[in-house]
Amino acid sequence: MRGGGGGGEDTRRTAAGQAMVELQANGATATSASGAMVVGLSPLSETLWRDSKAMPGAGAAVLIGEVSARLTWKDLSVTVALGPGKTQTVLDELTGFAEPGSLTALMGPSGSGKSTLLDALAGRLAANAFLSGSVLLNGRKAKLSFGAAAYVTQDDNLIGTLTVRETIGYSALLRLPDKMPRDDKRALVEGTIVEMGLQDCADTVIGNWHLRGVSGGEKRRVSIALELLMRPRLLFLDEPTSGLDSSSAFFVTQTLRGLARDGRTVIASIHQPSSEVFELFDMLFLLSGGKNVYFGQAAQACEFFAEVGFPCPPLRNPSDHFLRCVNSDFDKVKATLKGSMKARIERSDDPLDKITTSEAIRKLVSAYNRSQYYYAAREKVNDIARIKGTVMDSRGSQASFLMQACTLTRRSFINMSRDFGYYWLRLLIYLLVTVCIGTIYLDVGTKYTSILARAACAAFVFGFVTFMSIGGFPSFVEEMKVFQRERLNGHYGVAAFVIANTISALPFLVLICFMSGTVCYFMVRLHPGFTHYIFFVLNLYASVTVVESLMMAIASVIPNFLMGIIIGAGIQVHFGPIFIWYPILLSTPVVSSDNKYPLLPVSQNYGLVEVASKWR
Ligand SMILES: Nc1ncnc2c1ncn2[C@@H]1O[C@H](COP(=O)(O)OP(=O)(O)OP(=O)(O)O)[C@@H](O)[C@H]1O
Repeated sequence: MRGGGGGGEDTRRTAAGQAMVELQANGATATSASGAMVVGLSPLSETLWRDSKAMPGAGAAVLIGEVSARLTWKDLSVTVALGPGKTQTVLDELTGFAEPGSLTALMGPSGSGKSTLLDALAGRLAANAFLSGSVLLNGRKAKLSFGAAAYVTQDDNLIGTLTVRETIGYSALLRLPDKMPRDDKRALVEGTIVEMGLQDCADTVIGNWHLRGVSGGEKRRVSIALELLMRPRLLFLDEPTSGLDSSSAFFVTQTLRGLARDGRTVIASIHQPSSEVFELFDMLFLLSGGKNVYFGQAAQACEFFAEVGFPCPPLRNPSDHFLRCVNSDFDKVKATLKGSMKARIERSDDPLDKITTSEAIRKLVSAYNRSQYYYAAREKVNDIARIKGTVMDSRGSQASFLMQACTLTRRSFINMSRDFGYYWLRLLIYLLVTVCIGTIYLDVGTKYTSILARAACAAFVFGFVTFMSIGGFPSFVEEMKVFQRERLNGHYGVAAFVIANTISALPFLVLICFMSGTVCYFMVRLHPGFTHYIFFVLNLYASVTVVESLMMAIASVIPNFLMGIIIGAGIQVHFGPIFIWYPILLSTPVVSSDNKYPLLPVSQNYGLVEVASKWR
């Protein structure tokens, strides 16, 4: 029996009873308190199920009723502001629902509004987009932002140097309550790895530019696993199969179907599924130009298209056929055809070749708005909306601020130490540069004539070392992408990230400044004395920290390698004279050790400016 979501089901049941029946409808493996069977549960979910059953007074039906998520949207429209007085209607009066136990696929050609619909349902619309109509979760106005529902974005923004197990483990520490025992957290992580079929690659790194890591399909599953950790009942996925080969796409979709069968509500936008993948969908929401072409059981879509006069030809993938019918770009393709190709189309029996795709879309939209599928969907939406279910409050991070900051510091430190391009490469280059500068100004001396040489040496050292901080920008950008994804999903806030990043970078910056500063200091033989040496190195450290912070700030505003580096370099050129060169000029130790120039006391750190003015 097909899970959840069917249009003609009995809708007059209590919330608990309904949930019970739905899970039974999905086939059963675990036995409920009332003796009913619940199907398709993963080993971990079975354990959770049994644990929950063991809770005093928590009957199975009550439990399922409590955690289910029923999402409905009615007459939902989204309009975006494109400029002064210019707007575009991206979604036009859409109505639909998603129920526990069902996998709903949002399909449509590129630009049809799939991502916008997903964002509207998940409460993540852009600032220039305006929503009208209603979105209800368990019969109440939905407040889905920050963690009540999980949202898996199209891009896998993961830390490439961590293994799959570490990635999921750190995510667990960042979000699970502090008081939860470590063993339980570990069990949850291992359970999630098993649930997502990641056991074989659990100890493989995700991969980055210099580390060969897991495959694209495995990366997708890691992204999904991260959102599954908190056991969300509602899961949104934006094109989870894009860029995957057919077998990986099938495996990912099968995993999603398994999650749905576990009593979750899963909604995914999918671009061009294979026929095997299409068969895994329970419900299909087909869009074209922001309009609803079909919403109902995926298995009945062929019937609807045949009724309207566009039957799916034998041996053709149904999803290819639907997308061929609703993609108006085919009109442009037809217009460019010439010669034999054009003649072949004119001779064809395919009803789609007799009319333009725009006409076909108009026909399909108007047929759908008069169809039984449309009325059944509206009736179902009204029925679901009448049942006021559980309020699903935010299930963002439950870890304390301290735990988040400590975990982020550890994670960031491990990433920095494993990523050769983050600091190690820079350390090598810094050493090379300071050795070069050291050989140019080797034992520069303390005569009056060496004042300018010392100034030039300081300028080189500080200039190169600070400017080279730009080299870490690509790694900052990668880390920033992970931060943005995690922040948007409610894992932690800005303060924890900034503190963690500052602390984890500190040892590397100190190491870089001490090593390159020491090489330069002793080769050039700057003013002797431990305090002068420390002063020189700390000065270098302060300058590098300022530029590192600047590059971090730029990465947060402009997350693009080229633009960020150009802007960072541009700012440094103007910013340098004020914040870097001036302090250097005021603090570079320049002395005359033979005390030849009485205005230069040996014991003090005179700055060049002061020295020059006094000497004059
Ligand atoms: N915030 C916005 N500002 C301006 N235009 C927008 C905005 N959001 C969506 N649009 C426009 O709405 C249309 C639908 O976009 P959307 O990303 O939802 O399509 P899609 O079906 O997901 O496409 P794809 O499959 O290519 O990702 C596009 O023409 C897009 O340019």
